[in-house]
Amino acid sequence: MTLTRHWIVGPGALGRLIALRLAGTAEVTLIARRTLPAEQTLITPEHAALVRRVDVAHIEALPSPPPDVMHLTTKAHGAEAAHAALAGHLPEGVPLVLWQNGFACQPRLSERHAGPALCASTTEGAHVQDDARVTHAGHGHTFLGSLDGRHGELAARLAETLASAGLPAEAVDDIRLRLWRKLAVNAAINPLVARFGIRNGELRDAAFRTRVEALLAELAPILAAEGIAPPDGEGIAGWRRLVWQVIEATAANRASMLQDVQAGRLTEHEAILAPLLSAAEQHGLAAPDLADHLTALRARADALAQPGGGC
Ligand SMILES: NC(=O)C1=CN([C@@H]2O[C@H](COP(=O)(O)OP(=O)(O)OC[C@H]3O[C@@H](n4cnc5c(N)ncnc54)[C@H](OP(=O)(O)O)[C@@H]3O)[C@@H](O)[C@H]2O)C=CC1
Ligand SMILES: CC(C)(CO)C(=O)C(=O)O
Repeated sequence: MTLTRHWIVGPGALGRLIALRLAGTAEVTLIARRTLPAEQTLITPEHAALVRRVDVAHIEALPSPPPDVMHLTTKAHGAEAAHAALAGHLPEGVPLVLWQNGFACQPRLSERHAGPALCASTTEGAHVQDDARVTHAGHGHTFLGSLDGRHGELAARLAETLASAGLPAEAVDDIRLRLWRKLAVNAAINPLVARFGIRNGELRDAAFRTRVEALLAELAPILAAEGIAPPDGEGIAGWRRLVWQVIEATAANRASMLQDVQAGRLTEHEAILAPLLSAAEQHGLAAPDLADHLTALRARADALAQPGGGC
């Protein structure tokens, strides 16, 4: 199994971070839906400028030969359309890596993809500066694995490839658990900071603290019913510890959902909140605050979709 040729579909912040890091050791093609410069710069967390040339291809004019592995790095709501545009052009068996947050497209695409499908859960942080520059804001760690526990050797090889390109990674056999834990943290932080236009650290203020606690009280029983345990401690105490740790560690951050709101983009509310609400319904659990956030973010998404709604 060679992992030399990587296609990276969705050349945004995370896609270009992975592309520019991998381009030092592998053959990388960015698959885009619009023209992008081949010369790309990555500003590293140490403030160095890493300049690399990568091939860029349009999603409707795919190059040959096919890749050894295809990374899907669109937002969660774009993943299925991007996959559908590519799937018919790939030979069977090309491995797919899904880098999305939340837990929405992963089960569906893992089922639909004609080859091994891995999911990635990463704490790397990146944001786009412009079409030729991306900032790697902070080093993180990536977990890779398939939802059905297969393809361990592929996950291990890919983790090695990423790690030797400067993105520490490891293969795991519990990626579903890791995706749900991240989703839980995102659900406790992102809708609140996005709706109130605040940085993560402001959630520590009394007025917001009670809202975080209310979300934790809804999240903990849903996660327990789904068999998702916090990394340390048990039940709500464990989730409380994790969420407040993340809030402390990211106090100065504008969370991804807030950045999306401020930039007039669609947020990843469906991928983060809808799986929780569907689990709540299945287990007969009440989740009024989570439902209220989903309703508000859906209303915003509907308004964005109206003519002139993005202004
Ligand atoms: N950024 C980060 O630090 C992290 C991101 N993630 C997750 O990774 C995913 C990607 O996030 P991020 O990189 O920040 O998002 P961005 O919005 O920066 O990038 C998404 C990219 O996907 C492209 N895209 C969308 N649809 C298609 C399509 N059909 N064909 C080709 N390209 C397409 C967009 O194109 P265009 O430029 O034309 O709009 C854009 O370049 C999200 O699920 C996010 O939650 C997870 C951890 C960290
Ligand atoms: C953990 C958190 C909320 C940090 O900002 C994040 O992952 C995000 O911004 O989406």
